[in-house]
Amino acid sequence: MSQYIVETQNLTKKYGDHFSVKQLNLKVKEGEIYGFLGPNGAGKTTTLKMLLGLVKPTEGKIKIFNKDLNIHRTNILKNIGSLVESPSYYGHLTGYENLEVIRRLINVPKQNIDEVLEIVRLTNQKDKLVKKYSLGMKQRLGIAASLLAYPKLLILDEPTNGLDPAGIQEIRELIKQLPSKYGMTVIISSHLLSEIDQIATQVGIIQKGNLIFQDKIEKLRKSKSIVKMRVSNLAESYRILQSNNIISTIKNGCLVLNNCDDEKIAQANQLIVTNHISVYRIEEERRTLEDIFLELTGKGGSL
Ligand SMILES: Nc1ncnc2c1ncn2[C@@H]1O[C@H](COP(=O)(O)OP(=O)(O)OP(=O)(O)O)[C@@H](O)[C@H]1O
Repeated sequence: MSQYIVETQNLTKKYGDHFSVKQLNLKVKEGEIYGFLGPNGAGKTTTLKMLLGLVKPTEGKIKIFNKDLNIHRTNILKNIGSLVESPSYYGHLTGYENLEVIRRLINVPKQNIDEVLEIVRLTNQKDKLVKKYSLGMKQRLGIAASLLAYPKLLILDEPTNGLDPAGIQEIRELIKQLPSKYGMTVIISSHLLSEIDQIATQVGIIQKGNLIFQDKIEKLRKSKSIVKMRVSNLAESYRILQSNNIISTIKNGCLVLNNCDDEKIAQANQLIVTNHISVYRIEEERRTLEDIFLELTGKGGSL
């Protein structure tokens, strides 16, 4: 049995001659908050819709809860909650009444409505007409609806779109608690890394339909680090590293090492010191994850 709750194999969607999603191998473990990142038009919504059986893949396989979506569709979808694109509501009904409409359709206990309203902090506004809700309240109502059946897997497509920083923070906080409190696995898409870097345990980055990174967010941070070393003999240090297969460049009187892990830096330091060259300073250039993400997706780079 696979350890993944969602696993795709070469998942592909083509519209005409255009590949919206190309050979995607997504791997999402149980209990993770999986941040699915990519710029606008990268293929996030298309991918999520394929996971929900709303768009038919051109090619590839989808396994959810270790079952083939093609074969066990109804059973699988029963255990997935989702918020994909702007949800539509009955504006002339209250928040509570809107949830009641959905509750009857999916046949879950009435008390779930009060519980999910509490989770998304809408209890005090449950009797207000939805047409009087703010965008943030509507988004929270959408999340409440997706939680109604306490699904094992929750799929949220850009749930913070159009929200102000306070609204984004609120949604972030509410999503963060779902795995530990309710045992859910969450896939959340965004075009802004900063929105999910504090909550995602795992990230997948998609660009032009290709998955260009999939791992722990820490790995992303480390894989793109830049370390500068100030030494007493620059040219000789450079030569020593070069002959030991450690690639560096010389910039502004420093040796610059790209994408090195801790071990490599320690090795470089040791090599230089044992050759009687002084290492005055080793510093890591602080780049935000957003910088790294933009560099990857903006310039078409690949890890
Ligand atoms: N029904 C469709 N017919 C033709 N092309 C489509 C269709 N749906 C999506 N596409 C194309 O597929 C590509 C990926 O779109 P998708 O909506 O999946 O991207 P996204 O990453 O979700 O972007 P956004 O954040 O803007 O929604 C785009 O080039 C889009 O124009």
